[in-house]
Amino acid sequence: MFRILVSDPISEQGLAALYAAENMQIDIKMGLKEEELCAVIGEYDALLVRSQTKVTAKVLESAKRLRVIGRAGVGVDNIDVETATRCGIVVINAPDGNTISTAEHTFAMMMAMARKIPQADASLRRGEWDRKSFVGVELNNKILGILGLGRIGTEVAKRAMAFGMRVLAYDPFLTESRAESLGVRKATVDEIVTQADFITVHTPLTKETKHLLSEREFEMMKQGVRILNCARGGIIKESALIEALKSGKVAGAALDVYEEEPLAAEHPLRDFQNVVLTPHLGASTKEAQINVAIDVADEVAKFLRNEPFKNAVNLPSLPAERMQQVQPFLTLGEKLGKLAAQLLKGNVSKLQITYGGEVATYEVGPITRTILKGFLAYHHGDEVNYVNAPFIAEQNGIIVNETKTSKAKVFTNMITLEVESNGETKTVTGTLYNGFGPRIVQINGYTVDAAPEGQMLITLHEDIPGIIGRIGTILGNDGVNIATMQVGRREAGGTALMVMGVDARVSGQALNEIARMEPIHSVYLVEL
Ligand SMILES: NC(=O)C1=CN([C@@H]2O[C@H](COP(=O)(O)OP(=O)(O)OC[C@H]3O[C@@H](n4cnc5c(N)ncnc54)[C@H](O)[C@@H]3O)[C@@H](O)[C@H]2O)C=CC1
Ligand SMILES: O=C(O)C(=O)COP(=O)(O)O
Repeated sequence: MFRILVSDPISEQGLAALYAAENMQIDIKMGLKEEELCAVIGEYDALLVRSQTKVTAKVLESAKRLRVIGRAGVGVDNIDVETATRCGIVVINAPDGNTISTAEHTFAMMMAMARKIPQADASLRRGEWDRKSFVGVELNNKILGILGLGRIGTEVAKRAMAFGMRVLAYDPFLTESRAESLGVRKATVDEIVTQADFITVHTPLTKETKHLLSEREFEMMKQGVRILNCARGGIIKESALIEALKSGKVAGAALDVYEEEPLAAEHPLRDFQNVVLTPHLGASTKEAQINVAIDVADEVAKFLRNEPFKNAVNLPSLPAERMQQVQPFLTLGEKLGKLAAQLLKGNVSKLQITYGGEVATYEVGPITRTILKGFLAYHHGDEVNYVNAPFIAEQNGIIVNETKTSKAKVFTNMITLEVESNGETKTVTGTLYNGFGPRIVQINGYTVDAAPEGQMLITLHEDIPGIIGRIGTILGNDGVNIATMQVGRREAGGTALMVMGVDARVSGQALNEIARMEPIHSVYLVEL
């Protein structure tokens, strides 16, 4: 039974699939303070939030059972994603469901600000009939500057063009050809702040975007510019905006988000007549709330059931068809990692992963993660998973290198893991045979062909008659049945590597007996 805690208002209609599932138990506990959340979070496998719940490091450290956090929306700045990653907790968001609602809200805010609709409405409600005070401006022919041309920024741009606005956009990922196909002009931040009549921000809040519009930018803006923020408080420096409103540089602002939420009752922004404020309502439509809840519930359920899911914030996300390509290699990767970990004692400094043949044409990030997971879990136990494996490797000073080559010897695909430790290198190579699944095809340069499963006894020994028979006898006396056997050598009479699949655990005594045999150079008991 998976236990799921919902700690923010999330559409019940969207959660229906979770309620209907047999093995999911959903508890709704809203408005929990940090201490209260810490006290209960230990009981849950999944946590579903919007933007109110602050998922802090303290909460995550109390979340011993938690495997996934689902964010019914886009922004994850209320979640300590770095700590979640370190704890091996997947963070999944629902990035598509509220795009239109937020773009429409931005547009509604722009029009409300341009035509002073909230102010005129308030005046009428006071019993007045004042037509002089609410003269507005047209959007037609005005320049709209958009900072952040992602999902929402793009939808805002389309609507603005329909209203006759000229759009300048800045986004580090905006190419000339995309700008051209959207009908916007690619510009720098400085060009936008100096030329635009309206400026709207649609970026996430990051170290780079914090105070993207600050004193310097307000200084450069046109007299009478109008400013919008329906993305995140803090992208625009509030104190600088307030000064620019006071000086008259900024003729109007429309804000949905704030540096501190909820906005303080006495906050100076509440005093400006030319500022339109909403309490973080961008995603608050029936449609968006159903969409994001359905999306996040579906993704979290898939994650808990070990089915492929796509919107993880702290994992590489691949489109379904590309994930399908790499999926069969994930088991092979994990087995290669596990095998290499058991062949090598001591501090590992470097893992070199080479992808050869067809697999080299795929997006191999997920395979690399499973290799790391397999390798590191041998030493670090259950704390290592697919999410935190790269982090744990880095924390342990292990350099991880990926290379790709079109060559794969006689195979269609080949993955080689080379592990360096104290000047010693061990190499394991695997492939995926159509219909036969993962196979180990080389260990330290010796060719073998073994299914990486269960207990395996691996010996490096002199290639002389009688060795295999003697090992067989020791195992027989130990009551261990040999299931499969493979011997690889470079040349006759040199050294040979033997891989035996065994049906039961070989005792320490039998292992010592084999290790003590004169022609045996090394012996490993490996569990895959
Ligand atoms: N007010 C509300 O209720 C809502 C607010 N949001 C917020 O809106 C923002 C945008 O959301 P989406 O469009 O869905 O995200 P998105 O990820 O599709 O777009 C964000 C864009 O910002 C760009 N960007 C990143 N750093 C930048 C920089 N330094 N300068 C310029 N552009 C930069 C990215 O390249 C990306 O194209 C997010 O902060 C999100 O949390 C989203 C939904 C509802
Ligand atoms: O999706 C986002 O980023 C939002 O800001 C929406 O926040 P909310 O879910 O309405 O608290």
